[in-house]
Amino acid sequence: MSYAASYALYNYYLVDPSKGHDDYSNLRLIRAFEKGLDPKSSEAGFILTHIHMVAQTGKLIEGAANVVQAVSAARNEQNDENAIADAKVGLQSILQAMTIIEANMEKMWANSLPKDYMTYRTFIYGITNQSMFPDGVIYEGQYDDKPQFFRGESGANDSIIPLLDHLCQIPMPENPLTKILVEFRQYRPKPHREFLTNIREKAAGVQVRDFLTHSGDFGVVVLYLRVLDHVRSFRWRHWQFTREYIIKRTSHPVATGGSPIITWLPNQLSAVMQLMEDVCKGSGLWAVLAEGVWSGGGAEGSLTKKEFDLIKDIMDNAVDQKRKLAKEVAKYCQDRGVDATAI
Ligand code: HEM
Ligand SMILES: N[C@@H](CC(=O)c1ccccc1NC=O)C(=O)O
Repeated sequence: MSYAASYALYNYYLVDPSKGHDDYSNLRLIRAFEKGLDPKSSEAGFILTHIHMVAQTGKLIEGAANVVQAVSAARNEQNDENAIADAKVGLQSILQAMTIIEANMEKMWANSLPKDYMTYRTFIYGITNQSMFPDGVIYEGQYDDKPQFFRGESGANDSIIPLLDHLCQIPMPENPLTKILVEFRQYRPKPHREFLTNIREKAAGVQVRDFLTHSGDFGVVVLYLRVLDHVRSFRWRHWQFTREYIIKRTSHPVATGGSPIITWLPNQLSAVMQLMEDVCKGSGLWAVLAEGVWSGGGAEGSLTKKEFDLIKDIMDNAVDQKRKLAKEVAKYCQDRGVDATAI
């Protein structure tokens, strides 16, 4: 079963098409396992919250494409003086979109109760890495009757966060956990795959991260860090979901998509927080923050007092959260006898 084509993204209709997707109460589910056709049920709420978020991705896509275009123009020396301004406009679009997407995400708690999750979750497990399917599953008459090991239904097939991972060039650690992230790519619909590949290759080709963090303009570094902070807060909220909806309610060690429940999500979350620290240090912002007071311009000219205060809060929080996360995961690993990077 696929996240996009069957259970989540194409599994809804609008009560009044003229009202669009902004109003959550205008969304209804088509297919469900449990009581999902009741729009107030937790299963409907679980899926419709995803829809309500993904419906707001227009500006995210526009912003990502604009950032890539601005940096490409700068690298080709066609449009150098406008490149920073254009990249800033793109980053602002991303920030606007992510603010709405995360606000909609936060409504998950009310739309879908944690206590109900295990009932319909039963039906969305995959075959990869699952103790109940040690030998895979044979689909009679298909695949030469050889056992298959498909991954299960998972938000890991969604494209919001991978798009930002690619655009921002967030480096993931080289370990078996990161391999799972790459494997999930093949479960997306072709247009999603092609778009993500395009952004990933172009961002790497023109070195978006290097441009945004070493242009000499602190304003653009601040915007880049604010985008990273959205990736962090998305993954952090998401980790809270995983704790409350899953970890507290089952000791089964593997998520529906086949990833280890305690260690996989923190692998990516801590990579984002690590990059935030590295960028802040590498760009020279860290040293400005370390002085403790905004000195009012100087070499870092474009940094305003407002930006200084904002980035200080963002970085204090990221550093603190990274430490807390590492402690929390170490404790879970100890309690459950899990090896931190094994799959
Ligand atoms: C109660 C709500 C949610 C729970 C309990 C939850 C749980 C999980 C779990 C356990 C995984 C691990 C992957 C696997 O092996 O299956 C995962 C991955 C993921 N989920 Fe969710 N999820 C929730 C909501 C969402 C929403 C609303 C989105 C956004 C559209 C989302 C996007 C993702 C992404 C992007 C990943 C990949 C993780 C990464 O790149 O770090 N999830 N989710
Ligand atoms: N991996 C999650 C389920 C999950 O991710 C998911 C399943 C169906 C539709 C959307 C999902 N999104 C959340 O990441 C789990 O293990 O419960």
